Amino acid sequence: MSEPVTNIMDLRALARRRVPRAFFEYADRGSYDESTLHENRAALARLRLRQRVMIDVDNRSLATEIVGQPVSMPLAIAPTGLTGLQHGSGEIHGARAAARAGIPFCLSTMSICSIEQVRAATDTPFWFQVYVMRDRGFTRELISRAREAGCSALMLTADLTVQGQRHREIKNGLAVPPKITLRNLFDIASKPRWAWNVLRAPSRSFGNLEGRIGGADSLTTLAQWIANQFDPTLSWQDLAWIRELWPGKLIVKGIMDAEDARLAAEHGVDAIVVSNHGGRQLDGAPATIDVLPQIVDAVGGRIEVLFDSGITSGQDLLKALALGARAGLIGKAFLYGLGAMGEAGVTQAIEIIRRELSVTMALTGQRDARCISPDILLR
Ligand SMILES: Cc1cc2nc3c(=O)[nH]c(=O)nc-3n(C[C@H](O)[C@H](O)[C@H](O)COP(=O)(O)O)c2cc1C
Ligand SMILES: CCCCC(=O)C(=O)O
Repeated sequence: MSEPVTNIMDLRALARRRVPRAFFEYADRGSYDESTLHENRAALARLRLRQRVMIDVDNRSLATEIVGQPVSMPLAIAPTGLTGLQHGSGEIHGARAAARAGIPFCLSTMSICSIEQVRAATDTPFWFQVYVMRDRGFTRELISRAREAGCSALMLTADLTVQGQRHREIKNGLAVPPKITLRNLFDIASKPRWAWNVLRAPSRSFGNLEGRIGGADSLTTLAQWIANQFDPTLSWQDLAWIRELWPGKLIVKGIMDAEDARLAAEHGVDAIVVSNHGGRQLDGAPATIDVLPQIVDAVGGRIEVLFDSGITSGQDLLKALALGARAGLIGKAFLYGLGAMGEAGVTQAIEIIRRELSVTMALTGQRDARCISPDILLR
């Protein structure tokens, strides 16, 4: 019998065995030399926690609010593309597991299950992440579909108007629409459980992009497709237009600089996500945890600061809270759970982080996740 799963890296090991290599590596790897991918985790690991004792920590509360929405803990599921290819119906499983756990799920523009399919399969509002396309009419359409589906926040991703090169993506021949090549045929044949779940799913291609991805005769690499479709002219001036289309909660994701954080606050967004896209975009960018304090300082409480890139444990999450984040998002940790065990794996990933956060709060003498200060870190 194999050992029980006790942490996120166990889920990663299982996912690696169960998901075809091209899709596992799409999730797992970073851009260029992957220096930022590694630094995200290394910088979190370097921070030391202050052990405190003789404090009553019997009743601990993890509950808080993110953009005004009550959550059971300061965590959300980050938007991820191709999620339905880590596990069939992956977006639906992710949304359901998050809802059950009392945390937000964010659906990506580049999801396999469409906004409408996820809406039909769930009863808790989810967030929608939008990529601004060159075709602004289509972008408007995406946002109005999210409104129609009752999405409770819109997340505008700012750090991928041009894709950072990912070597594994090219070497694995990842294409739009996703396809089976000779290279991954044997791999897929050896993963019948994965294939069965994908075949049963309501969608096997980018569900939100019907009519925009061409047929099998117009295959293109992911990077080429993005270059053709995503709008590299995106600027702060476009925010007023997006605000008009979306009067609800608006989050801008991909902020790594204090000046950009200030600009976001001035442009009337409700929150930002300090993120380097999980080390998938600008390689050479610092770890997100290293820029978090200056960004929190720059916005001075005007807007909420969320955090992602590198969280693989409750300890990581606690460190981000200590440095001023309202909550953290998980991309890879979520996908490892999904790839390992579908919906149950997502639940397990969330509960692993919840337990670690709760225990680490106790051991640092903390009772309330809303009141974690830099005091818990050793300087
Ligand atoms: C496989 C994968 C796909 C992603 N796709 C998107 C996406 O479609 N939109 C987006 O805004 N961010 C996307 N991201 C970035 C995540 O939202 C998040 O910023 C990142 O995963 C956080 O780092 P972590 O993976 O270390 O948790 C993706 C990340 C991964 C790993
Ligand atoms: C699938 C297109 C891009 C999704 C994304 O943001 C990522 O891969 O990081």
